[in-house]
Amino acid sequence: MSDPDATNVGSDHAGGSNGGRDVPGRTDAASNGLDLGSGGPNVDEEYPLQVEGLCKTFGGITAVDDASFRVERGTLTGLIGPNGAGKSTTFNLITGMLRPDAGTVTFDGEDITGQKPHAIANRGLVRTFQIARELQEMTVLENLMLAPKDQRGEALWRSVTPGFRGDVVEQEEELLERVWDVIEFFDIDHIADEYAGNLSGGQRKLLELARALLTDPDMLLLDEPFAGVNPSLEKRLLEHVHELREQGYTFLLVEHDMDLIMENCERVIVLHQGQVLTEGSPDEIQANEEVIEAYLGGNV
Ligand SMILES: Nc1ncnc2c1ncn2[C@@H]1O[C@H](COP(=O)(O)OP(=O)(O)OP(=O)(O)O)[C@@H](O)[C@H]1O
Repeated sequence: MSDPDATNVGSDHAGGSNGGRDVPGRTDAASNGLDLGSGGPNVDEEYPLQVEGLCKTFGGITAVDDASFRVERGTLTGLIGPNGAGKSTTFNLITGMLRPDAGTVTFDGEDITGQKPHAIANRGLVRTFQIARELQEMTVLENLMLAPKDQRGEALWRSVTPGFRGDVVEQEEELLERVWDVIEFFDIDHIADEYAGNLSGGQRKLLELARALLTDPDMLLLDEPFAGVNPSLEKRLLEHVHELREQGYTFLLVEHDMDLIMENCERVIVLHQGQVLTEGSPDEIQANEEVIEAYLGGNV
């Protein structure tokens, strides 16, 4: 099942989404021995992520209220809205951290509603995470070596893969090679041996993105990736995001900095009181009276 030649040479998975990229450390999910299925005949090549009628209440509070939207492949799409609009809850519903009360989340043609975060990450839909406390006591290199196992539940499938023990050294070597590709891509080789807990806010964000990338995603969900990042590192992070987008990755970004959203996103989806108020290009969004009103009424 393993096909080392599939790495970075136009191999597709889950409906033929991102094949052909020279992404750092990119390996095709199928080449890892994961049987992810073909994605089926209903894969929408243009819109990998589709959210339909999503609802979530917490006690008496309606956080997400019949939200429907889709994200175009290969775009950096912004998800914005005033405080309390439902952005984080929507992210949590998409990535399996929360179960919706109603509605569906479809990724690459597969209904992933209510699936576990690991299962969703295995499909290629991955969010960045803050570095957990125990990982802060490990170096950047160790963090990156652990990333795929951590986020994708890799230990489980490895343990049931025939011939696993014989392959383990080879797989670790392959992983180390991928990790160094990613380290070089992000230009963080000088901090490879630094403890994650000692990194600056911006360096930590780079590490979070690097960790997510090592899980072979097709689409990345970024929740305020620039918070607490100094302007020069923010610029670098953005350059990396754009470079990855050009290589075929799809991004959905929650970000409060409106200028950053308008300057960097191709598409913007506006949430208000748990519903999609509108979506469009940054120019369309900035000229939209309803959006301006929602923000003036909200506490931005
Ligand atoms: N676990 C929870 N328990 C109770 N209420 C919650 C919970 N999570 C979110 N909410 C409420 O749901 C609504 C939407 O919250 P959410 O955090 O999704 O909005 P947001 O757009 O991400 O806000 P912000 O921009 O301030 O982070 C808010 O009224 C919030 O108080």
